[in-house]
Amino acid sequence: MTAVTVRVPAKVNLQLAVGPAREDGYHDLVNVFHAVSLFDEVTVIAAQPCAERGLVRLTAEGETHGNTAGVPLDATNLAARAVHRLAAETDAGAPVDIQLTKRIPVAGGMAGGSADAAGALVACATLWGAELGHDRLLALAADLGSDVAFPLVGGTAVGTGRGELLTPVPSTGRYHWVFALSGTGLSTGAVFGEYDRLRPDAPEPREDTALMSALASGNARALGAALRNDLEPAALSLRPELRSTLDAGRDADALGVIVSGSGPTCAFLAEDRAAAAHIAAALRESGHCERALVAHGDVPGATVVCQE
Ligand SMILES: C[C@@](CO)(OP(=O)(O)O)[C@H](O)COP(=O)(O)OP(=O)(O)OC[C@H]1O[C@@H](n2ccc(N)nc2=O)[C@H](O)[C@@H]1O
Ligand SMILES: Nc1ncnc2c1ncn2[C@@H]1O[C@H](COP(=O)(O)OP(=O)(O)O)[C@@H](O)[C@H]1O
Repeated sequence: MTAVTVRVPAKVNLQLAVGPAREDGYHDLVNVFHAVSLFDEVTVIAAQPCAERGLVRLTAEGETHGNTAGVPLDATNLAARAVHRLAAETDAGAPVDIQLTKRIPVAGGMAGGSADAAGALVACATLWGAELGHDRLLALAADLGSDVAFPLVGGTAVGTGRGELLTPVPSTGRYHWVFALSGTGLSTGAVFGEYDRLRPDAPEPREDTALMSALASGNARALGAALRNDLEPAALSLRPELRSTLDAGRDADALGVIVSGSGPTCAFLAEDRAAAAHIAAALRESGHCERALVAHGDVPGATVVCQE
């Protein structure tokens, strides 16, 4: 085998309940992840070992919307970090070229970097024939970032701890979404910092039973009413113009309207595929977003789509 390509999904958070800051600077969460059909692709290609190059060389292209500004191409890229960690963990590492095809918005609150890390783990484990159990892979992912384990499993799942301890949620519905993208991202750390400023008395996070019953019944209207994101006021405080984006989706009769994770991407739940197309058109026409993309959820996690 000389090359492996893995397709890996973005996420939206259906509930993001955020507790007070912990001593390690992180926050305990109840984070209901939902994988949606905006995918990055991670290809790893076996490279000849030679003195001048290290373990990883990386390139990135943005296939659908020139989406690579802000993506580091050095060892700090999360996909490169994932490959280094996997090599250290398994002793199976050999030089690779990584090609990222970015479709998930960068620094958009949809976990694109985490998705690439998860994709790189699966692609390199496959290329190297590394016999890593599922639990070890999940632990390695969790160590790389709070959001990295989820795109390995996909679907819908509750993340506790700092978001990395996953329990799958059986989900019966197919949900139609619109994502309004911003031209510039928001830093996750800055949004949590603003949350601490706005909510110095944050309570311990709790799972929302209305959201869980909506997911169990597959009722999109109930799901729309139950969407909650504790980080939304912080994202709006740092980026007040997002209010107009959310209002434009509300005016187009979205069932639910929410900032995705730490933002600035805004997510709109639609009744069906036609309603999603209508909301996306209204958002584009409003001028209150850079782009509006239609997607559905949930979808599976990291999947090998090509091996040569
Ligand atoms: C907010 C969420 C919601 O799913 O995602 P995004 O909206 O960024 O995609 C996640 O919690 C982001 O996860 P991830 O992007 O992996 O964050 P990490 O690399 O682990 O941490 C980046 C920074 O975010 C803050 N952080 C993150 C997770 C957490 N539970 N508490 C935190 O306080 C910390 O300041 C940390 O230094
Ligand atoms: N593979 C990657 N793709 C995108 N961003 C990356 C990647 N690796 C590292 N980063 C860095 O991580 C930051 C957060 O990126 P991303 O995961 O796209 O957003 P978010 O944390 O909002 O979901 C970016 O601003 C960038 O500096």
